[in-house]
Amino acid sequence: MALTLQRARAATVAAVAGLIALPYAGVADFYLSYLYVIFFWIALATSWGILSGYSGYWSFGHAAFFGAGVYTAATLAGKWGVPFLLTVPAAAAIAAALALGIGLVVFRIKSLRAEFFALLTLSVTYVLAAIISNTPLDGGGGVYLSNVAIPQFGTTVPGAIYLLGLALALAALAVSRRILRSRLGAGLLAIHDDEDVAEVKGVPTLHYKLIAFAISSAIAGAAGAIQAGYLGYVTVGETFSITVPLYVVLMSILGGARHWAGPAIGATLITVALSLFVGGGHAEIGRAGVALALVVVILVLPQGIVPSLLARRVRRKDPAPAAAQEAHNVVVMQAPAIHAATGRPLLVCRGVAKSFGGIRALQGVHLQVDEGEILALVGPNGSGKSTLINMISGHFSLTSGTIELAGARLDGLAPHEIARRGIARTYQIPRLFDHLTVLENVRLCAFFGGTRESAGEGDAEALARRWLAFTGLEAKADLLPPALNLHERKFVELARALAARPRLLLLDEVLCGLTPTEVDQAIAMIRKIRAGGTTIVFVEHLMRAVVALADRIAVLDQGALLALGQPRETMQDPRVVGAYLGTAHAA
Ligand SMILES: Nc1ncnc2c1ncn2[C@@H]1O[C@H](COP(=O)(O)OP(=O)(O)OP(=O)(O)O)[C@@H](O)[C@H]1O
Repeated sequence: MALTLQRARAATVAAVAGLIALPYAGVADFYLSYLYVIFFWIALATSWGILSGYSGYWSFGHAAFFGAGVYTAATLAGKWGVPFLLTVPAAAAIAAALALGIGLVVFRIKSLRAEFFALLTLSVTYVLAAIISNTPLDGGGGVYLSNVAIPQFGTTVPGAIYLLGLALALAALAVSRRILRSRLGAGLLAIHDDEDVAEVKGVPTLHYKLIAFAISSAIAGAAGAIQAGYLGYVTVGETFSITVPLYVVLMSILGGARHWAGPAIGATLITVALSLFVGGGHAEIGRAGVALALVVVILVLPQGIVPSLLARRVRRKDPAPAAAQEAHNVVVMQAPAIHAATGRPLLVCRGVAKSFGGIRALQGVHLQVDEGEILALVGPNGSGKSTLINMISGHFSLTSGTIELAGARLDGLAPHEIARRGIARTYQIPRLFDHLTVLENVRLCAFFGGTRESAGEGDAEALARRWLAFTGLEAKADLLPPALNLHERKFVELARALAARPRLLLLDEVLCGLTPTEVDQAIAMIRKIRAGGTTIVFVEHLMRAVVALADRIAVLDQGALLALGQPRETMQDPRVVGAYLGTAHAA
């Protein structure tokens, strides 16, 4: 394995050295320019993938950031005489600033996800084009850069442009690869699948989207500056055309937008295919051919070329890693062992209320949960149990009231900040990240959750495997969630919550839909989790489990706290029987 890695590194270094040597080895300018065009599209498509491929926020406004770069170079170098090389970082900075400005407004608005984001970014392109066209930046006639001195690095001008393009393409690939393997990449992939859940699991979604947008746009801006030097004359019409966003999207889909190398492979294939047809004088046929090939690839390899090929390689490998054979006897120690409540308050809800339009889902609930306690939250359907869990985890904001964890206010905090303070939750209907494997789902929560030092990459993987072993899912680590049954999906939810090392674990109907044997397993697990030092609040309809597990139960009815106390006595309270009749017996 180490040898293969070393060989791959040596081959990469040799290939890069060979590419750098080309202009000095007498290769004709024509071929250098041809290769530059490929590098240009690799840089642009890879930069698009950093935001749009990873996080799923498809931008159709890449021409805006590319164009900002083109006109930064055209203005600085073409009009003001700034040295050309300085315009490249300046273009990157201006494009990144533009993206940050747009992102700070757009990313805060939940309704501007998916197709609305695509449309909005597209309209930014046209607004920017109109501004540049109607100001001295262009004025409508285009800008010449023919008088701009391009530094030649000991070769020709096309050779220098080639080297700049190569450097940018390599930088874009290196950045994209680094991001994909970092916490940022893990967070972006989770945002792609379910942004709200990613936030609740501790991913600072706004922050991450802004970083990705800025990096993506900075690379596009730098590509624009180099392209301005390559063209020597730029116009608004050519710069801000639909070609850039359309091509980068097609290239990324073809190669695979969720892999760092995918857009580059797509860019190379499409650029070479188009140039073959243009060279033969059949540009229209070339474009039609590329479109047809794209349709075929989408049908055969919907994830794109690179991820589909990698998935086939993984499938050929042994699915059960040797490290994960520990099974159920895993010791679950998160903190000093606790077998009963300590009497110290951990969670305090005061007058918690939530209204959805006219529906008063919670009406001023007061509730205290002590450290080390297991508290069951019960009540008839629609009584507000899940809403309370959603408020504690920050999924919903409070209409009124306060929530404290260990004396510190939680209300008003973003969900990812609440997760960082030590609260983890499961969902009644599992909400797993469907494009991440079971192991990646759990590892993400180890990365982002928890109050202690964040887990590093190796620690996160080890933690994830440990909790998968605890929940009996070690053999499923490499599967994608849609391949699991309900019981397994629920246990992945549990493993994800545990990997966050929570002080307070919120379980929302984790036993619902399980067979009696699975329920017994789950009860034993929940006892072990408490013994490991975690306080638990669980919503449950199954009275057998409530009585077996809970130290106290809180009964909600129509959004209000109806009763609170020992399980058996409370369930016999006539008010509870009245509110509950039918549901409890059915369970
Ligand atoms: N996002 C929402 N928008 C509008 N109304 C909601 C929303 N979430 C919950 N409600 C309403 O709030 C009330 C409480 O719902 P909640 O899901 O908290 O009940 P529950 O006790 O968890 O029920 P169940 O046992 O069926 O899961 C219900 O009337 C429900 O319709």
